[in-house]
Amino acid sequence: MTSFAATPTTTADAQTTTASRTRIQVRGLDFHYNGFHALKQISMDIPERKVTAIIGPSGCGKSTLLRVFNRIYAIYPGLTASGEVLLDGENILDPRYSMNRLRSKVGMVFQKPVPFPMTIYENIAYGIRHHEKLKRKAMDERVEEALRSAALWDEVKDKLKQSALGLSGGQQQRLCIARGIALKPEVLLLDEPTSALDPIATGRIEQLIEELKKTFTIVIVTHNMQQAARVSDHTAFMYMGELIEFGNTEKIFTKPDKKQTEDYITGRFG
Ligand SMILES: Nc1ncnc2c1ncn2[C@@H]1O[C@H](COP(=O)(O)OP(=O)(O)OP(=O)(O)O)[C@@H](O)[C@H]1O
Repeated sequence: MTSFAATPTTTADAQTTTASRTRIQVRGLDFHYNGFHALKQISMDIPERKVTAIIGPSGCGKSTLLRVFNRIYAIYPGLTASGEVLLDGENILDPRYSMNRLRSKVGMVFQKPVPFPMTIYENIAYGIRHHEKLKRKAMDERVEEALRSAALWDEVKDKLKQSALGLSGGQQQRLCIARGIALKPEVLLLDEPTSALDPIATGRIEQLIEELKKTFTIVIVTHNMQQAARVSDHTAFMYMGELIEFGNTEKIFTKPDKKQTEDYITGRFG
């Protein structure tokens, strides 16, 4: 299978989505886990202030790709990425690109909400302090802004000094999203953010994603194809480490170009 750089700006795409600037350019990306070739020559353009979903069967490399976007692999020995992932034209895979800078530009939310064992307020303030020195009032405002953006403020405003571990699973996940957006990143990576949540909490996160894409570029990995169809503007279908097809979500789900994509979305394999 030949990999390709897919920019969703064809005439058909333009009918359903307004053209958008590219936020992340992936070029010839390869990734190895101690010799295992997990991502093969991936090239794609991720549009700004849109939701891009990554779908595909278990083990195809979805999470690996997402993790490359914030270089999280670099903390483990034996994991190597080559090629380019350009953010504002700079290759974030280059070890000279500072981790601190990358963390402030690219936020990540994981499958299982993992609040820090501290107060709700401190969960948000902790990360901000790493990057900025804010006075008390400015910090209060930033914490409130992040919690409001994550649609959690009304539920927690009277218990900011209580432990975050006392929140429900759905609230904890919104807290983790608040923590991610408190640093005002440009890109928000969501790795199956609702797989541990009930349908009501899932619905709230999906609504939230719709709201957040006005400000952030969002990339979401999901197993749930209905979710990908509901929340994303563009969809990348991966199979065995390759990007098979990338394009407008409506097109991918109704008239994909590749048979493998069609087989997957119609449930014939995976
Ligand atoms: N730490 C690791 N060491 C070695 N191989 C790994 C490691 N993590 C993932 N892999 C392998 O890399 C491939 C891609 O894994 P990845 O987790 O990215 O897939 P995925 O599409 O996100 O799967 P799932 O949907 O099951 O979460 C798989 O074959 C997996 O076994």
